[in-house]
Amino acid sequence: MEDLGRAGRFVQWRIFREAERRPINASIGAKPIPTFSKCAPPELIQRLRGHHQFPQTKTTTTGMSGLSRRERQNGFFVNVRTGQAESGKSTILKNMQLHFSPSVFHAEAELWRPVIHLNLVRSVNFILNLLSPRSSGSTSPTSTLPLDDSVRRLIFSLAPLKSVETSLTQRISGSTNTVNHDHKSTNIDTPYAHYNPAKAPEIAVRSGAGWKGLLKFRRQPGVLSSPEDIQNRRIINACVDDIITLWKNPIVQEKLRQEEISLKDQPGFFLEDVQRISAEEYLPTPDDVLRARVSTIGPEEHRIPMESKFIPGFENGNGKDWIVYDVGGDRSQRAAWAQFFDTVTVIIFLAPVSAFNQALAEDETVNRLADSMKLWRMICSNKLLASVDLILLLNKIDILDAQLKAGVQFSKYVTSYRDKPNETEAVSKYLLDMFTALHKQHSPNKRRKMHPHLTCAIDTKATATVITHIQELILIKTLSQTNIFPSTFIHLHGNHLANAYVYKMIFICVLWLNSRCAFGPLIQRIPVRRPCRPRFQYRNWAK
Ligand SMILES: Nc1nc2c(ncn2[C@@H]2O[C@H](COP(=O)(O)OP(=O)(O)OP(=O)(O)O)[C@@H](O)[C@H]2O)c(=O)[nH]1
Ligand SMILES: [Mg+2]
Repeated sequence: MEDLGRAGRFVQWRIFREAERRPINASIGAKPIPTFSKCAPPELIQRLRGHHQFPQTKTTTTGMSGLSRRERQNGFFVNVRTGQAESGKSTILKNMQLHFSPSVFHAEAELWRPVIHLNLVRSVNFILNLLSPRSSGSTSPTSTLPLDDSVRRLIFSLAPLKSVETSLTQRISGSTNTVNHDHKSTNIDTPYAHYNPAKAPEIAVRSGAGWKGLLKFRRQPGVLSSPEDIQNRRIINACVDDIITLWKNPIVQEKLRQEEISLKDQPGFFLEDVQRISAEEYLPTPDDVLRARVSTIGPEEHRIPMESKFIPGFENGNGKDWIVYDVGGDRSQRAAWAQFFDTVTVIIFLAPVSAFNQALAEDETVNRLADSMKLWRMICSNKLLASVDLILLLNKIDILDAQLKAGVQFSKYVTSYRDKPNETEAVSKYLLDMFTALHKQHSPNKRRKMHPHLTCAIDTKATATVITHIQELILIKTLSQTNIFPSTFIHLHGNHLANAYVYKMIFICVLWLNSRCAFGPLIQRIPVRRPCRPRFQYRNWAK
């Protein structure tokens, strides 16, 4: 029993076992088939499922887009970000907000404070739960480390953080159901089985403006923090020293090591910033906002007004908006992507390259990287998207780099990689080749180009360059639809970053025309040429 348990724990979070590998010949090129190690036996996974359930903290989905199809089309820049859960879609959206609407971004930074505090408190409660003698779900024989008095004292003194978590969850999600369930799953009295044993639980709330609107709505006019906020911050503030002591405690570190849990690498990790983020006058920095984790539920539309300095000719603030749809990447959410496919200008697809050694939260038998490739193939082969430009962001390159440097062997999980160098450059090139080949092979429109980038979405500077490229690309696309410039001209100059200057000149020219044109906004009057096509069928995806 004990052995099976240990093996099971290993399999659930590192599901690809050396012993069960089944290498298949694969090659990059006409028919890319990356091969992944074979997964754990189903009965073992079934058994594990019983032990380690993911906390279900999701609230109801947001309502659908308030804009009509025509309104969506009339928006200047329309794009959808797709990709697996936790691939960084919302983080790219935050980068876009920071890039195009910095004043809005900074004004909203304060709203992220409860989320950051919740991320912190959840990490602490996760550790406390792990230390709890009643955390019976742990099957590791080494998991019963004796706790000394200092740890027992910490468990006792940090207990009020449970109620802070409940209160913050309620404030952000606005759902009592979520709170009840969540409260159950994070309660130290409940069995360890409610936890994903390798991960601090996350909160899933209405994406973007949904929860922000709720927080704004609940605040008294003119008052920066609600009484609950103040109370929560006081409790966190009073616990700062104990949180730091807990995190540095050797027993805690040993316990995490034994359980193979790396909290540091998980989204929403703020345990090393406790002092700073719990200060009375703390205002989240852009970096903090980018690192904060809220999982997205349901597609949500975001209008990002381009601030005037980015748009020559619109200094008075009449600039066009970017309309971005942030979608949930969880499997259950993917069906909702399809409704946007017939109106978008570009699709930004995010693939988390660091996930090569992880399994899907929804299905522990599926490798996350393999799932990303499958999703990419589906997006590429979708006929509705035949004329939609695809931007591929191979994201989390920093985590990939750290993993490879720490000695994790890429070829152990992607067996077709064989004995190529275990280095970031070689691995990322391999992955890029894989994604490119999939696009080439499955695209219904052979002339369509994809635009790949290696990204680290929490690096604002590097991401700004990518966003600028996306902006130029969309502009070219918009221009080619308007017939202002001969399409050969656009094609000649499109897709060459070196010609950014040319794009900018066109951009200025069109915006000037748009603002001066006596017949009203030029771009809005141009009918969209893409014919209306039948809705995307999700069922086809399962094939
Ligand atoms: N280190 C690192 N962290 C990243 C990167 N991109 C995103 N993250 C973090 O990963 C976490 C998940 O990112 P999100 O943007 O919420 O992921 P998502 O794709 O929107 O996920 P869902 O909403 O669940 O579909 C966040 O805490 C981000 O800060 C990256 O390139 N490097
Ligand atoms: Mg998201």
